[in-house]
Amino acid sequence: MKIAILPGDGIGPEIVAQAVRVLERLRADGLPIETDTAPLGGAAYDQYGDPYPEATQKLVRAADAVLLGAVGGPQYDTLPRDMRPERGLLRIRKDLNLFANLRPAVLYPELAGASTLKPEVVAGLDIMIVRELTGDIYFGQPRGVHINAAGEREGFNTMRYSESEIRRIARVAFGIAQKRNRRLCSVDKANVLECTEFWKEIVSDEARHFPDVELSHMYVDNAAMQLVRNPKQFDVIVTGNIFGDILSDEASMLTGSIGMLPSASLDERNKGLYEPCHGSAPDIAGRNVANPLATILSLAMMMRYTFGREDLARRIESAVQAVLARGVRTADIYEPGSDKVSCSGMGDAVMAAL
Ligand SMILES: NC(=O)C1=CN([C@@H]2O[C@H](COP(=O)(O)OP(=O)(O)OC[C@H]3O[C@@H](n4cnc5c(N)ncnc54)[C@H](O)[C@@H]3O)[C@@H](O)[C@H]2O)C=CC1
Ligand SMILES: CC(C)CC(=O)C(=O)O
Ligand SMILES: [Mg+2]
Repeated sequence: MKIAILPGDGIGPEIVAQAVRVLERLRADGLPIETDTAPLGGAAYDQYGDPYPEATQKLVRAADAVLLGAVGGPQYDTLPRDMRPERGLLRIRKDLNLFANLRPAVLYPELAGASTLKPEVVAGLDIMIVRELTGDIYFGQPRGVHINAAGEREGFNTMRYSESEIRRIARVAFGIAQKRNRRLCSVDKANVLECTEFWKEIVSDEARHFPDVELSHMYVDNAAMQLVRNPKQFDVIVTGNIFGDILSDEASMLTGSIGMLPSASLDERNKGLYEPCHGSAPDIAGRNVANPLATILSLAMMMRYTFGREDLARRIESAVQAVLARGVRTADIYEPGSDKVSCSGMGDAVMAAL
Protein backbone atom coordinates (compact mmCIF):
# COMPACT_ATOMS: atom_id res chain seq x y z
CA MET A 1 0.00 0.00 0.00
CA LYS A 2 1.98 2.95 -1.32
CA ILE A 3 0.43 6.11 0.05
CA ALA A 4 1.56 9.63 -0.84
CA ILE A 5 0.88 12.17 1.88
CA LEU A 6 0.33 15.79 0.82
CA PRO A 7 -0.36 17.93 3.90
CA GLY A 8 -0.88 21.15 1.88
CA ASP A 9 -1.58 24.51 3.47
CA GLY A 10 -3.45 26.16 6.34
CA ILE A 11 -5.01 23.52 8.59
CA GLY A 12 -3.85 20.83 6.12
CA PRO A 13 -0.75 19.76 8.08
CA GLU A 14 -2.69 19.73 11.38
CA ILE A 15 -5.52 17.49 10.18
CA VAL A 16 -3.30 15.23 8.07
CA ALA A 17 -1.05 14.64 11.09
CA GLN A 18 -4.03 13.08 12.90
CA ALA A 19 -4.90 10.83 9.94
CA VAL A 20 -1.25 9.75 9.68
CA ARG A 21 -1.41 8.56 13.29
CA VAL A 22 -4.28 6.28 12.24
CA LEU A 23 -2.21 4.98 9.31
CA GLU A 24 0.71 4.32 11.62
CA ARG A 25 -1.56 2.33 13.88
CA LEU A 26 -2.69 0.20 10.94
CA ARG A 27 0.94 -0.33 9.95
CA ALA A 28 1.79 -1.38 13.51
CA ASP A 29 -1.03 -3.93 13.20
CA GLY A 30 0.78 -5.47 10.23
CA LEU A 31 -0.60 -3.64 7.20
CA PRO A 32 2.10 -3.23 4.49
CA ILE A 33 1.86 0.56 4.35
CA GLU A 34 4.62 2.66 2.79
CA THR A 35 4.26 6.42 3.06
CA ASP A 36 6.14 9.35 1.61
CA THR A 37 5.35 13.04 1.98
CA ALA A 38 5.51 15.88 -0.57
CA PRO A 39 4.27 19.45 -0.80
CA LEU A 40 1.27 20.59 -2.85
CA GLY A 41 -0.26 24.02 -3.26
CA GLY A 42 1.16 27.04 -1.46
CA ALA A 43 3.73 24.94 0.43
CA ALA A 44 5.00 23.62 -2.91
CA TYR A 45 5.07 27.09 -4.43
CA ASP A 46 7.11 28.34 -1.47
CA GLN A 47 9.62 25.50 -1.83
CA TYR A 48 9.78 24.97 -5.61
CA GLY A 49 8.05 27.96 -7.22
CA ASP A 50 5.36 25.56 -8.55
CA PRO A 51 2.14 24.44 -6.79
CA TYR A 52 2.47 20.93 -8.30
CA PRO A 53 6.22 20.40 -8.66
CA GLU A 54 7.93 17.48 -10.36
CA ALA A 55 8.92 15.80 -7.08
CA THR A 56 5.25 15.68 -6.08
CA GLN A 57 4.16 14.51 -9.54
CA LYS A 58 6.63 11.62 -9.40
CA LEU A 59 5.52 10.59 -5.95
CA VAL A 60 1.77 10.62 -6.62
CA ARG A 61 2.08 8.84 -9.98
CA ALA A 62 3.96 6.00 -8.30
CA ALA A 63 1.54 5.79 -5.35
CA ASP A 64 -1.61 3.64 -5.11
CA ALA A 65 -3.41 6.35 -3.17
CA VAL A 66 -2.90 9.94 -2.09
CA LEU A 67 -3.96 11.53 1.18
CA LEU A 68 -4.36 15.31 0.93
CA GLY A 69 -5.12 17.95 3.54
CA ALA A 70 -6.16 21.12 1.70
CA VAL A 71 -4.51 23.91 -0.25
CA GLY A 72 -4.75 27.67 -0.46
CA GLY A 73 -4.42 30.80 1.58
CA PRO A 74 -4.88 34.55 1.20
CA GLN A 75 -1.12 35.11 0.87
CA TYR A 76 -1.26 33.34 -2.52
CA ASP A 77 -4.34 35.09 -3.92
CA THR A 78 -2.33 37.76 -5.78
CA LEU A 79 0.01 35.29 -7.54
CA PRO A 80 -0.43 34.65 -11.26
CA ARG A 81 -3.21 32.05 -11.61
CA ASP A 82 -0.91 29.23 -12.70
CA MET A 83 1.12 29.62 -9.53
CA ARG A 84 -1.84 29.54 -7.15
CA PRO A 85 -2.35 26.60 -4.77
CA GLU A 86 -5.81 25.78 -6.19
CA ARG A 87 -4.29 25.36 -9.65
CA GLY A 88 -1.94 22.76 -8.15
CA LEU A 89 -4.98 20.82 -6.94
CA LEU A 90 -6.74 21.07 -10.30
CA ARG A 91 -3.57 19.85 -12.01
CA ILE A 92 -3.16 16.80 -9.78
CA ARG A 93 -6.82 15.85 -10.35
CA LYS A 94 -6.35 16.11 -14.13
CA ASP A 95 -2.93 14.45 -14.10
CA LEU A 96 -4.22 11.38 -12.25
CA ASN A 97 -7.51 11.39 -14.21
CA LEU A 98 -9.53 11.57 -10.99
CA PHE A 99 -12.87 12.20 -12.67
CA ALA A 100 -15.17 10.66 -10.04
CA ASN A 101 -15.47 12.57 -6.78
CA LEU A 102 -17.54 10.78 -4.14
CA ARG A 103 -18.75 12.95 -1.29
CA PRO A 104 -20.88 11.07 1.22
CA ALA A 105 -23.03 13.24 3.48
CA VAL A 106 -23.78 10.91 6.37
CA LEU A 107 -25.20 12.07 9.68
CA TYR A 108 -23.72 10.35 12.70
CA PRO A 109 -26.74 10.09 15.03
CA GLU A 110 -24.67 11.60 17.84
CA LEU A 111 -24.41 14.83 15.81
CA ALA A 112 -28.14 15.29 15.16
CA GLY A 113 -28.08 18.31 17.47
CA ALA A 114 -25.19 19.90 15.55
CA SER A 115 -27.01 19.72 12.20
CA THR A 116 -28.51 22.97 10.97
CA LEU A 117 -31.80 21.09 10.39
CA LYS A 118 -34.25 19.65 12.90
CA PRO A 119 -33.26 16.18 14.15
CA GLU A 120 -36.35 14.54 12.62
CA VAL A 121 -35.52 16.01 9.19
CA VAL A 122 -31.96 14.64 9.18
CA ALA A 123 -32.22 11.45 11.27
CA GLY A 124 -30.67 8.62 9.27
CA LEU A 125 -29.37 10.96 6.55
CA ASP A 126 -27.09 9.12 4.11
CA ILE A 127 -26.59 10.79 0.73
CA MET A 128 -23.86 10.07 -1.79
CA ILE A 129 -22.97 13.02 -4.01
CA VAL A 130 -21.12 11.94 -7.15
CA ARG A 131 -19.41 15.00 -8.56
CA GLU A 132 -17.64 15.00 -11.91
CA LEU A 133 -14.17 16.37 -11.17
CA THR A 134 -12.07 16.90 -14.29
CA GLY A 135 -14.38 18.81 -16.62
CA ASP A 136 -16.94 21.63 -16.59
CA ILE A 137 -16.29 25.32 -16.09
CA TYR A 138 -13.24 24.53 -13.90
CA PHE A 139 -11.29 23.31 -16.91
CA GLY A 140 -13.16 24.58 -19.99
CA GLN A 141 -11.32 26.76 -22.52
CA PRO A 142 -11.36 29.62 -23.34
CA ARG A 143 -11.06 31.35 -20.01
CA GLY A 144 -9.61 34.60 -18.82
CA VAL A 145 -10.11 38.35 -18.81
CA HIS A 146 -9.91 40.32 -22.06
CA ILE A 147 -10.98 43.60 -23.61
CA ASN A 148 -14.30 43.08 -25.37
CA ALA A 149 -15.60 44.67 -28.58
CA ALA A 150 -16.93 47.63 -26.61
CA GLY A 151 -13.43 48.25 -25.24
CA GLU A 152 -14.41 47.10 -21.75
CA ARG A 153 -12.64 44.46 -19.64
CA GLU A 154 -14.62 41.22 -19.49
CA GLY A 155 -14.07 38.01 -17.52
CA PHE A 156 -15.13 34.64 -18.93
CA ASN A 157 -15.04 30.90 -18.32
CA THR A 158 -16.46 28.10 -20.42
CA MET A 159 -18.76 25.33 -19.25
CA ARG A 160 -17.87 22.28 -21.33
CA TYR A 161 -18.51 18.53 -21.19
CA SER A 162 -17.76 15.93 -23.82
CA GLU A 163 -20.14 13.01 -24.27
CA SER A 164 -17.58 10.48 -23.04
CA GLU A 165 -16.91 12.53 -19.90
CA ILE A 166 -20.62 12.53 -19.08
CA ARG A 167 -21.06 8.84 -19.88
CA ARG A 168 -18.23 7.70 -17.61
CA ILE A 169 -19.37 9.68 -14.57
CA ALA A 170 -22.97 8.59 -15.18
CA ARG A 171 -21.85 4.94 -15.21
CA VAL A 172 -20.04 5.42 -11.90
CA ALA A 173 -23.13 7.03 -10.36
CA PHE A 174 -25.54 4.39 -11.68
CA GLY A 175 -23.17 1.67 -10.38
CA ILE A 176 -23.14 3.25 -6.92
CA ALA A 177 -26.94 3.62 -6.99
CA GLN A 178 -27.26 -0.08 -7.85
CA LYS A 179 -25.34 -0.98 -4.71
CA ARG A 180 -27.46 1.38 -2.59
CA ASN A 181 -31.19 2.09 -2.92
CA ARG A 182 -31.40 2.19 -6.74
CA ARG A 183 -32.37 5.85 -6.90
CA LEU A 184 -30.28 8.41 -8.77
CA CYS A 185 -31.01 12.12 -9.13
CA SER A 186 -29.10 13.98 -11.84
CA VAL A 187 -28.75 17.69 -11.09
CA ASP A 188 -28.44 20.20 -13.92
CA LYS A 189 -29.50 23.64 -15.14
CA ALA A 190 -30.91 22.36 -18.42
CA ASN A 191 -33.53 25.11 -18.56
CA VAL A 192 -30.78 27.69 -19.14
CA LEU A 193 -27.45 26.05 -20.00
CA GLU A 194 -26.94 24.02 -23.19
CA CYS A 195 -24.01 22.18 -21.67
CA THR A 196 -26.13 20.82 -18.85
CA GLU A 197 -29.07 20.05 -21.15
CA PHE A 198 -26.59 17.85 -23.02
CA TRP A 199 -25.58 16.37 -19.64
CA LYS A 200 -29.23 15.50 -18.98
CA GLU A 201 -29.63 13.89 -22.41
CA ILE A 202 -26.55 11.69 -22.00
CA VAL A 203 -27.33 10.65 -18.41
CA SER A 204 -30.85 9.71 -19.55
CA ASP A 205 -29.38 7.66 -22.37
CA GLU A 206 -27.00 5.81 -20.01
CA ALA A 207 -30.02 4.87 -17.91
CA ARG A 208 -30.87 2.25 -20.57
CA HIS A 209 -28.01 0.14 -19.22
CA PHE A 210 -29.27 0.37 -15.64
CA PRO A 211 -32.99 -0.47 -15.83
CA ASP A 212 -33.07 -1.34 -12.12
CA VAL A 213 -32.16 2.25 -11.15
CA GLU A 214 -34.86 4.90 -10.97
CA LEU A 215 -33.45 8.08 -12.56
CA SER A 216 -34.83 11.53 -11.80
CA HIS A 217 -33.67 15.02 -12.81
CA MET A 218 -33.68 18.26 -10.86
CA TYR A 219 -32.55 21.80 -11.56
CA VAL A 220 -29.66 22.85 -9.35
CA ASP A 221 -31.45 25.79 -7.75
CA ASN A 222 -34.29 23.54 -6.68
CA ALA A 223 -31.80 20.88 -5.51
CA ALA A 224 -30.10 23.46 -3.29
CA MET A 225 -33.46 24.25 -1.73
CA GLN A 226 -34.61 20.62 -1.45
CA LEU A 227 -31.38 19.70 0.35
CA VAL A 228 -32.33 21.93 3.26
CA ARG A 229 -36.08 21.28 3.02
CA ASN A 230 -36.15 17.49 2.85
CA PRO A 231 -32.67 16.04 2.27
CA LYS A 232 -33.72 12.42 2.78
CA GLN A 233 -35.58 12.44 -0.56
CA PHE A 234 -32.09 12.02 -2.09
CA ASP A 235 -30.05 8.84 -2.17
CA VAL A 236 -27.40 9.28 -4.89
CA ILE A 237 -26.93 12.63 -6.64
CA VAL A 238 -24.83 12.94 -9.80
CA THR A 239 -23.80 16.34 -11.06
CA GLY A 240 -21.08 18.35 -12.73
CA ASN A 241 -17.97 19.84 -11.19
CA ILE A 242 -19.20 23.24 -10.06
CA PHE A 243 -22.70 22.24 -8.93
CA GLY A 244 -21.20 19.30 -7.01
CA ASP A 245 -18.67 21.55 -5.33
CA ILE A 246 -21.38 23.88 -4.08
CA LEU A 247 -24.04 21.31 -3.18
CA SER A 248 -21.57 19.20 -1.19
CA ASP A 249 -20.51 22.13 1.00
CA GLU A 250 -24.21 22.78 1.57
CA ALA A 251 -24.87 19.12 2.40
CA SER A 252 -22.00 19.10 4.88
CA MET A 253 -23.94 21.30 7.27
CA LEU A 254 -26.73 18.72 7.42
CA THR A 255 -24.15 16.40 9.01
CA GLY A 256 -23.09 18.98 11.60
CA SER A 257 -20.03 20.56 10.02
CA ILE A 258 -17.92 20.84 6.90
CA GLY A 259 -15.27 19.25 9.13
CA MET A 260 -17.21 15.96 8.93
CA LEU A 261 -17.36 15.49 5.14
CA PRO A 262 -14.74 13.18 3.56
CA SER A 263 -14.18 12.51 -0.13
CA ALA A 264 -12.67 10.10 -2.59
CA SER A 265 -11.52 11.21 -6.05
CA LEU A 266 -11.12 8.15 -8.26
CA ASP A 267 -9.83 7.21 -11.69
CA GLU A 268 -11.14 4.31 -13.81
CA ARG A 269 -9.18 1.78 -11.74
CA ASN A 270 -9.91 3.16 -8.28
CA LYS A 271 -6.53 4.74 -7.80
CA GLY A 272 -7.59 7.62 -5.63
CA LEU A 273 -6.89 10.89 -3.94
CA TYR A 274 -8.59 11.24 -0.57
CA GLU A 275 -9.23 14.61 1.03
CA PRO A 276 -11.75 16.35 3.24
CA CYS A 277 -14.30 18.40 1.27
CA HIS A 278 -13.32 21.61 3.03
CA GLY A 279 -10.50 24.00 2.28
CA SER A 280 -7.43 25.14 4.18
CA ALA A 281 -9.48 27.24 6.65
CA PRO A 282 -6.94 30.08 7.05
CA ASP A 283 -9.17 31.65 9.73
CA ILE A 284 -8.37 28.82 12.17
CA ALA A 285 -5.01 27.57 10.85
CA GLY A 286 -2.13 27.07 13.27
CA ARG A 287 -4.39 27.00 16.35
CA ASN A 288 -4.89 23.24 16.69
CA VAL A 289 -8.68 23.64 16.71
CA ALA A 290 -9.70 22.21 13.30
CA ASN A 291 -11.81 19.08 13.07
CA PRO A 292 -9.65 16.24 11.68
CA LEU A 293 -12.54 13.76 11.32
CA ALA A 294 -13.26 14.50 7.63
CA THR A 295 -9.62 13.66 6.89
CA ILE A 296 -9.67 10.52 9.07
CA LEU A 297 -12.92 9.46 7.37
CA SER A 298 -11.25 10.09 3.99
CA LEU A 299 -8.67 7.52 5.05
CA ALA A 300 -11.53 5.09 5.69
CA MET A 301 -12.72 5.75 2.12
CA MET A 302 -9.17 5.01 0.89
CA MET A 303 -9.27 1.61 2.60
CA ARG A 304 -12.69 0.94 1.04
CA TYR A 305 -12.22 2.12 -2.55
CA THR A 306 -8.54 1.80 -3.41
CA PHE A 307 -7.51 -1.11 -1.19
CA GLY A 308 -10.82 -3.00 -1.06
CA ARG A 309 -10.53 -3.27 2.73
CA GLU A 310 -14.12 -2.73 3.87
CA ASP A 311 -13.12 -4.18 7.25
CA LEU A 312 -10.54 -1.45 7.85
CA ALA A 313 -12.87 1.26 6.55
CA ARG A 314 -15.48 0.13 9.07
CA ARG A 315 -12.89 -0.07 11.82
CA ILE A 316 -11.96 3.58 11.29
CA GLU A 317 -15.60 4.69 10.96
CA SER A 318 -16.55 2.76 14.11
CA ALA A 319 -13.74 4.47 16.00
CA VAL A 320 -15.07 7.85 14.90
CA GLN A 321 -18.58 6.88 15.93
CA ALA A 322 -17.33 5.67 19.34
CA VAL A 323 -15.54 8.97 19.92
CA LEU A 324 -18.68 10.94 19.05
CA ALA A 325 -20.76 8.66 21.30
CA ARG A 326 -18.41 9.53 24.16
CA GLY A 327 -19.28 13.20 23.64
CA VAL A 328 -15.86 14.24 22.33
CA ARG A 329 -16.19 17.31 20.08
CA THR A 330 -13.99 19.81 18.28
CA ALA A 331 -15.20 23.43 18.33
CA ASP A 332 -17.15 23.20 15.05
CA ILE A 333 -19.44 20.42 16.39
CA TYR A 334 -19.38 21.46 20.03
CA GLU A 335 -22.63 21.49 21.97
CA PRO A 336 -22.98 22.53 25.62
CA GLY A 337 -22.36 19.53 27.85
CA SER A 338 -20.00 17.78 25.45
CA ASP A 339 -16.26 17.40 25.90
CA LYS A 340 -14.47 20.08 23.83
CA VAL A 341 -11.11 18.99 22.46
CA SER A 342 -8.43 20.32 20.12
CA CYS A 343 -7.54 18.88 16.73
CA SER A 344 -4.83 16.68 18.23
CA GLY A 345 -7.15 15.90 21.17
CA MET A 346 -9.64 14.49 18.67
CA GLY A 347 -6.76 12.50 17.17
CA ASP A 348 -5.94 11.14 20.66
CA ALA A 349 -9.58 10.10 21.13
CA VAL A 350 -9.71 8.32 17.75
CA MET A 351 -6.46 6.50 18.50
CA ALA A 352 -7.80 5.35 21.86
CA ALA A 353 -11.01 4.14 20.20
CA LEU A 354 -9.06 2.28 17.49
N1 LIG B 1 -9.71 20.95 -1.53
C1 LIG B 1 -9.09 22.08 -1.21
O1 LIG B 1 -7.91 22.08 -0.99
C2 LIG B 1 -9.89 23.32 -1.11
C3 LIG B 1 -9.23 24.51 -0.94
N2 LIG B 1 -9.94 25.66 -0.74
C4 LIG B 1 -9.14 26.86 -0.44
O2 LIG B 1 -9.11 27.03 0.98
C5 LIG B 1 -9.01 28.42 1.31
C6 LIG B 1 -10.10 28.83 2.27
O3 LIG B 1 -11.35 28.72 1.61
P1 LIG B 1 -12.74 28.97 2.33
O4 LIG B 1 -13.66 29.43 1.29
O5 LIG B 1 -12.56 29.77 3.56
O6 LIG B 1 -13.27 27.49 2.70
P2 LIG B 1 -12.85 26.52 3.90
O7 LIG B 1 -13.54 25.24 3.66
O8 LIG B 1 -11.38 26.46 4.04
O9 LIG B 1 -13.45 27.22 5.21
C7 LIG B 1 -14.80 27.59 5.30
C8 LIG B 1 -15.19 27.70 6.78
O10 LIG B 1 -15.25 26.39 7.34
C9 LIG B 1 -14.36 26.25 8.42
N3 LIG B 1 -13.72 24.92 8.36
C10 LIG B 1 -13.23 24.33 7.26
N4 LIG B 1 -12.69 23.16 7.58
C11 LIG B 1 -12.84 22.99 8.90
C12 LIG B 1 -12.47 21.97 9.82
N5 LIG B 1 -11.83 20.87 9.43
N6 LIG B 1 -12.77 22.15 11.12
C13 LIG B 1 -13.42 23.24 11.53
N7 LIG B 1 -13.80 24.24 10.70
C14 LIG B 1 -13.51 24.13 9.41
C15 LIG B 1 -13.35 27.37 8.26
O11 LIG B 1 -12.79 27.73 9.50
C16 LIG B 1 -14.18 28.48 7.62
O12 LIG B 1 -14.85 29.23 8.60
C17 LIG B 1 -9.05 29.16 -0.03
O13 LIG B 1 -7.75 29.45 -0.42
C18 LIG B 1 -9.70 28.15 -0.97
O14 LIG B 1 -9.37 28.34 -2.32
C19 LIG B 1 -11.30 25.67 -0.67
C20 LIG B 1 -11.99 24.51 -0.85
C21 LIG B 1 -11.35 23.26 -1.14
C1 LIG C 1 -9.97 23.68 -6.59
C2 LIG C 1 -10.79 23.75 -5.38
C3 LIG C 1 -10.36 24.75 -4.39
C4 LIG C 1 -12.15 23.26 -5.50
C5 LIG C 1 -13.00 22.99 -4.31
O1 LIG C 1 -13.51 23.85 -3.65
C6 LIG C 1 -13.27 21.60 -3.97
O2 LIG C 1 -12.81 20.69 -4.65
O3 LIG C 1 -14.02 21.37 -3.00
MG1 LIG D 1 -15.22 23.06 -2.52
